[in-house]
Amino acid sequence: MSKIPVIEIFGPTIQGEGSVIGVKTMFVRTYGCDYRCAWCDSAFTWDGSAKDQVRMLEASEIVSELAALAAGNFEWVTISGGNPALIGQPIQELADQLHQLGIKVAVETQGSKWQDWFRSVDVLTLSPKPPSSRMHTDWSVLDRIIEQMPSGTSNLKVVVFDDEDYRYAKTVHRRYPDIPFFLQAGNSDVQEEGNISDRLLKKLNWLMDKVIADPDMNDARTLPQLHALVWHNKRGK
Ligand SMILES: C[S@@+](CC[C@H](N)C(=O)[O-])C[C@H]1O[C@@H](n2cnc3c(N)ncnc32)[C@H](O)[C@@H]1O
Ligand SMILES: Nc1nc2[nH]cc(C(=O)O)c2c(=O)[nH]1
Ligand code: SF4
Ligand SMILES: [Mg+2]
Repeated sequence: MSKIPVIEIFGPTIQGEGSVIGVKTMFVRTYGCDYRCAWCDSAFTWDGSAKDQVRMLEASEIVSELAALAAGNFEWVTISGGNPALIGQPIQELADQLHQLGIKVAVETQGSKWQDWFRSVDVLTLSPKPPSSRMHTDWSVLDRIIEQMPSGTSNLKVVVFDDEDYRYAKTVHRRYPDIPFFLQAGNSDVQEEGNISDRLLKKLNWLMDKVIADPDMNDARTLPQLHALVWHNKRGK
């Protein structure tokens, strides 16, 4: 049976982002990413700095670990990374086992790769990357993912740091007008220690002012990273 490279399993915490914001969830974070975003808040999933913490786990071992952490105290598991879309069949097994237990599955990915198991998750968050990340969007891949997903299961979330990112966000929303669209204020210093709420709220305020003035964003939702407002740059929250 093939295994999943896992860098951390934590929770329960509160989903801090996007369409499931505010919901209690466990997190399973996979190791490895095909991107290298300039401002990645989870660079330990790909930069080698935490390589010694990676464990190769079978789906059933992950389910046991989630139960050991919090059996009975969660209904959602969020699979994030890194890019969980780098992994195939073992994540299908994980989603199937969680569903058998009545647990819902949300996934975070940047939309750079398709996996057949996407079709079995409850919420697929696609987060294509704006210019400030220095990554490039393969629109044909993103088109195909959005076409292939069952209706009502995917949403788009674009992180915005500056005006150029905001223009990119508009391009994404215009291309997929029927997919729920979320704007997320960027955290420009993911190393800073201590209380970063004021800095994050300033960026959110800037972003909200743009949305309020912009008729193209009448159906968009503008959000902070709620967990970063509450827990700052703490890992495992
Ligand atoms: C760490 S990524 C992991 C999943 C996947 N690789 C992705 O990017 O969607 C999870 C989410 O955090 C967002 N994110 C990463 N760094 C951020 C930052 N500095 N400020 C705001 N959001 C950030 C990403 O855009 C993505 O939506
Ligand atoms: N609380 C909390 N919510 C999150 N939503 C997406 C996250 C991620 O890193 O993928 C994340 C995270 O790391 N923590
Ligand atoms: S795609 Fe996600 S995990 Fe990968 S570098 Fe970008 S933000 Fe980080
Ligand atoms: Mg995070």
